[in-house]
Amino acid sequence: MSNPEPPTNDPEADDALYIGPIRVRPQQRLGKTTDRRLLEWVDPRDAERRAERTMRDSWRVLRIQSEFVAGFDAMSEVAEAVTVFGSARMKPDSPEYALGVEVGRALGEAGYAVITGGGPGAMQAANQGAHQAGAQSIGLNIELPFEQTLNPWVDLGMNFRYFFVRKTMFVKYAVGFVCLPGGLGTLDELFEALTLVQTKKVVRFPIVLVGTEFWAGLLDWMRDVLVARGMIAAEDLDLLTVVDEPEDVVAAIHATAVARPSDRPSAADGTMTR
Ligand SMILES: C/C(=C\CNc1ncnc2c1ncn2[C@@H]1O[C@H](COP(=O)(O)O)[C@@H](O)[C@H]1O)CO
Repeated sequence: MSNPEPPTNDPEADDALYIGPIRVRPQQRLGKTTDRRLLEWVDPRDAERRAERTMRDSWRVLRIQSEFVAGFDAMSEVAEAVTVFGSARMKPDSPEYALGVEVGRALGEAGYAVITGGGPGAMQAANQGAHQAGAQSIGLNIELPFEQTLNPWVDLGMNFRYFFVRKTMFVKYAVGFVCLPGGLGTLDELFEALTLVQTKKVVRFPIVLVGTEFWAGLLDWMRDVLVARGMIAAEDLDLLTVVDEPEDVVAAIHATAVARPSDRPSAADGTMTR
């Protein structure tokens, strides 16, 4: 087994905020994230601010474009990957974190690269398991209004300015999603995936929820309210698989995913695993 200690982190990174790929020291900070500036409301009656917005937004398109280009370049060698979501607040000494590590490890041992949001908690747990299994451990971080670095178990990492660019990468390079217990961010990622599958924007895309007890209330509500009131079809619930064991996560991904690592002709074909 590989070294259980995380790879050494940059000791000077503690106070580092990343604006996209750029590291900014506290005294240089503008106070607003790129997403917030993009989404900020401008009073259309204020002609000067409107004109300013028009000019800024046109330039912004180039920055968005360049973020897609950088993301596509960084991810182009990734083979079969599974994206793992889950709470940023999960404590490293909790049973949920230990399960997250085992999920990342099981996916890694099955030959999948593991993609996460690159942050702390469940993301770090899944990256740790993948790294320790010798699989590719990928972290796609997001610019936040407070200091944040990639967790130390990420081998291939990127920092995004734009939420929607990062979300594209989560889906585009994965053959399935796994959701560990989480809060609003995890629910957002889960429901976006469900919508993409329901509307057939992606096909043969397993979505696996880990933790029957944690997810039971949500699933009950979806059945008792959403299905009962005709807001979703009963079959939509079949898009979700709920499991408790790491090996069942792998089995559920294998059962539906468009490709498995074992389908790969040979490791000598240049396809990157780590
Ligand atoms: C709140 C804390 C850290 C925030 N850091 C994050 N870094 C990267 N990705 C994140 C972060 N917070 C949320 N995400 C994304 O949403 C999911 C988790 O959200 P939840 O609300 O905690 O469930 C996760 O999958 C990420 O993609 C603590 O220091």
